[in-house]
Amino acid sequence: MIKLHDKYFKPFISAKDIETAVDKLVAEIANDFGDEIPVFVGILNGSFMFASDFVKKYPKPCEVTFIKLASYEGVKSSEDIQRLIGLTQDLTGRTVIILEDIIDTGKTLEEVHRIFKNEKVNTLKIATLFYKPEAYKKDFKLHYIGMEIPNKFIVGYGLDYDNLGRDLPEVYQIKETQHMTNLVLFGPPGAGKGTQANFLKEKYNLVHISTGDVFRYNIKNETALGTLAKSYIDKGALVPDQVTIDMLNAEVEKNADASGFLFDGFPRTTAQAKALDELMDTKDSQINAMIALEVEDEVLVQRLLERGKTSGRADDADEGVIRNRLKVYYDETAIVADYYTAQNKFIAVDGVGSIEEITERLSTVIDKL
Ligand SMILES: Nc1ncnc2c1ncn2[C@@H]1O[C@H](COP(=O)(O)OP(=O)(O)OP(=O)(O)O)[C@@H](O)[C@H]1O
Ligand SMILES: Nc1ncnc2c1ncn2[C@@H]1O[C@H](COP(=O)(O)O)[C@@H](O)[C@H]1O
Repeated sequence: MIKLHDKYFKPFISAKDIETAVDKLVAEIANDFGDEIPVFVGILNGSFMFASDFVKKYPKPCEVTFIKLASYEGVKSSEDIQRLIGLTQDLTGRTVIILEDIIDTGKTLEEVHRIFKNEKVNTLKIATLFYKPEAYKKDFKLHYIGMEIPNKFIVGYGLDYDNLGRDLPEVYQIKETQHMTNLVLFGPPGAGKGTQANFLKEKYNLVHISTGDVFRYNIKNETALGTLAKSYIDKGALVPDQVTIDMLNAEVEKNADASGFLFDGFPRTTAQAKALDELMDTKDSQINAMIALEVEDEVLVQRLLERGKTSGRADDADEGVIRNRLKVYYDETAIVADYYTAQNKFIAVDGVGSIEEITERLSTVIDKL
């Protein structure tokens, strides 16, 4: 996901797929024009990257020139096409191939035809890298099409949103669903995840989902899920992945209008992390960061024993179970940090200090995301 000005865009067409489309156009055009020397006319600004890649790949001699037209204002195609730079050379008798980055409504193409109406060119052909059939409202023939795309606003590979995004080597599509901020609060049992989540959920308007709390709610209400989970929780072991993933998915679905989630106690395995990515994908969203609270073991044990005096949690009452929970964390859960590190999303925060100090440290991190 990328942000340009106020809008978010998601990956849509990879650099490799773009290259395949350019290769296809090059092959078709080179095949049709044999040894003729065509004049390729790129339509600036959008076509600069396409025209450059195209002529570098064109296997025979050719000429290249540009005209500059402007049509887009923000994300809407304007009625008014401005001719900023017209033709600067005589193309009488020449074979001219227009290189357009994208054809959507066809208004720019109409202006191109207006420009060439009085030029006595031998042949005028239109080649476009991207074409939006649902948006096209004109009858001009499109002779060469690299790729048909749905009627979505796109940026990258020469195309911009208010001047940003032209430099991107791949194409992104505008994200129409609400943008969410989704955070994973990570760390061993007793690191302070639940304590901090209570402040952060208010401050950042996030829905807090603690899988431990959901299990305890089910245990209290004697549901089938609760009975199953209790047998693992009482020993300090992890509840099986599929049970936990299904429960987490259901909790997320209950909050369809959330502007973001604060996950606490989930994911605890790489399988859960992958399932969470898949879930976020279905929401056109992603995990923005995993923020890990770091606290040494003996402090954790003391905190949990202290909590056990009032929490009523069986897994806090016994030091052996607490130590087993820590062992399970290091053996099975700590590795999840690698999953997020590989995505450049892992951030460690010192979890020792006053509760307010730690909220401040976390806020500093979140504010920078
Ligand atoms: N910064 C802190 N300093 C001292 N004690 C703290 C701090 N933060 C939380 N605690 C206490 O430590 C205990 C564990 O905190 P908390 O319940 O937030 O941890 P957790 O990471 O959610 O644990 P678990 O994963 O076991 O649910 C609580 O009793 C809490 O009051
Ligand atoms: N994500 C989880 N995967 C497996 N088991 C889990 C998960 N989250 C919680 N559990 C079980 O519940 C207890 C308590 O969780 P806390 O986050 O410490 O409240 C945990 O020991 C697991 O048995």
